[in-house]
Amino acid sequence: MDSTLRDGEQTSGVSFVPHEKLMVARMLLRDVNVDRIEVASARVSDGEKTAVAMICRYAQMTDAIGRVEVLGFVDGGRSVDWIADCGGKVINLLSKGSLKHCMQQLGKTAAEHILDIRREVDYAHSKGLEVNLYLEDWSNGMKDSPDYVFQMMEGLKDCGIRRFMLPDTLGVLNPMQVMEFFRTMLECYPETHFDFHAHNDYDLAVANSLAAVVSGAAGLHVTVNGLGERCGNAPLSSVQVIMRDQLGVKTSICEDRLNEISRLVESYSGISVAPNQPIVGENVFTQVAGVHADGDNKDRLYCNDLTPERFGRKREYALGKASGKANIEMNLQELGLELEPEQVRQITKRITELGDRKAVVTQEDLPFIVSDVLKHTAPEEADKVKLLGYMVSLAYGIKPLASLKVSINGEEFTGEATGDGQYDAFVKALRRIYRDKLGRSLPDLLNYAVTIPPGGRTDALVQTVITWQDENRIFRTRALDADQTQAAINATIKMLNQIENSR
Ligand SMILES: CC(=O)SCCNC(=O)CCNC(=O)[C@H](O)C(C)(C)COP(=O)(O)OP(=O)(O)OC[C@H]1O[C@@H](n2cnc3c(N)ncnc32)[C@H](O)[C@@H]1OP(=O)(O)O
Repeated sequence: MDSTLRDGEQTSGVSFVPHEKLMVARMLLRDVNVDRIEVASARVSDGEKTAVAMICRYAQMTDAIGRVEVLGFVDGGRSVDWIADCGGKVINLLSKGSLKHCMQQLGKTAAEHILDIRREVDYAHSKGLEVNLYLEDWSNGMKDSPDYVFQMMEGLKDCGIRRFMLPDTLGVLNPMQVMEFFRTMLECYPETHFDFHAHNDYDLAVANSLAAVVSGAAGLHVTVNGLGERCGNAPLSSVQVIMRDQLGVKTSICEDRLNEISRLVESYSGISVAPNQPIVGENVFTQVAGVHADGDNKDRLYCNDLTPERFGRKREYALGKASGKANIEMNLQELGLELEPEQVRQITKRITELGDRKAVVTQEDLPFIVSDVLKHTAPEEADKVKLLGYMVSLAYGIKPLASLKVSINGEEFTGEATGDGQYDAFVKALRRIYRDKLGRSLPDLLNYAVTIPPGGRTDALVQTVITWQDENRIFRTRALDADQTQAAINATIKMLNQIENSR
């Protein structure tokens, strides 16, 4: 049972508007195909009533109304009426599963509470509603007041409740306790359908869900992206893959829609999914280490049963300082490029250099890097102009200064200049070397354009294209780097080599 629209909405800061609730409900029922959804708490607001009515209308039309559930209170029939008004057919009645909650929150004895619940159940049945019962705070009930829990079960087992829903409301259990408590419940009530409702306060919601199923739970409560009160509930996607891969339990879920529903809920809730969240996180199908890429290339040696294709996703091989040749080859193959080993080596070297300087290199950047490395760069030994070292300064209130050392046709020169910006200072120092040491002038700077490669990210690479012109020729060179000035300097050195090569 997916409770994204009820418990998930109890995430701090999350509030779905009615049409969002309808969209999520529709995708959960029709595409992801969860068995049941809990869509709201009764009596909350008029907007919530509109949303529940919209969902019930949709579910009625698609024959799914029995799969739509609404949490209701033991409140003398008010929740039942509210749900029935919306067209709902199932109430998940919230009752107290620990003596503490019963006595201190409701101010009732167990016997009084049981009587109230039985009246509520009868009334719900009279209105044509099916009833499931939450024993709220059941986990603490089993720890502190097990007699109370069994008094409740005894008092309620014969009144037509379809499912008893056992919540670890405060997320305090561990898997061993879940197993012990479930086995105890099932020993006493072997024919009863028990759901387990986990909370993630100790980061054990998924492990506890697994333990519950192993111990005989017939249903689990989950939410998309693990949304829910405080630390949330067990994430639908994680629970699904554990059921299938680890326990061999068959579910109705369409796994290839899990990513889609995760994105939808991420967008509507405004709560981002962690990049390392299993199944649906951005990074979870990305191999970073070069050795892993090599192993996958040879025989999928670093792949497990969680193949991205199951979830409508793709495996990627990250680019950065940990990329090896194999990693880059896989990315080049993806682009349909077949290059010489030496070319792959040069590209690998460039990506490693960029990664070393913390640049985030994306696959979308790759075509630009390939072009950057292969188009302009002659083999290094053939470079007639080499930048041997440089320093550019930037300080408030003082003009930027550039100091550089270059080798031109095998001879070394140094120069310094100030300028209106770092690049301007660099170019002025170069011009000074060419004029004073070689008696030559450099072409005029016609254009200087800095862009982000299409598809790239602002925090990653920038592309600088510089255009120079002498009397009758135009030189245009491009370079890519994480740093804009460095990119411009690289493009300038490429341009100087073009000039030398054309002399
Ligand atoms: C399993 C869970 O996560 S429980 C979450 C249930 N869902 C929600 O709380 C949804 C959001 N809640 C709301 O909008 C409101 O709290 C409402 C509409 C449900 C009730 O609002 P109010 O009438 O203003 O009451 P309030 O919010 O102060 O809730 C406390 C009352 O509920 C009572 N209550 C607590 N649990 C239950 C229960 N299971 N059945 C009936 N009443 C209950 C308390 O005893 C208290 O009553 P009192 O004021 O007579 O002492």
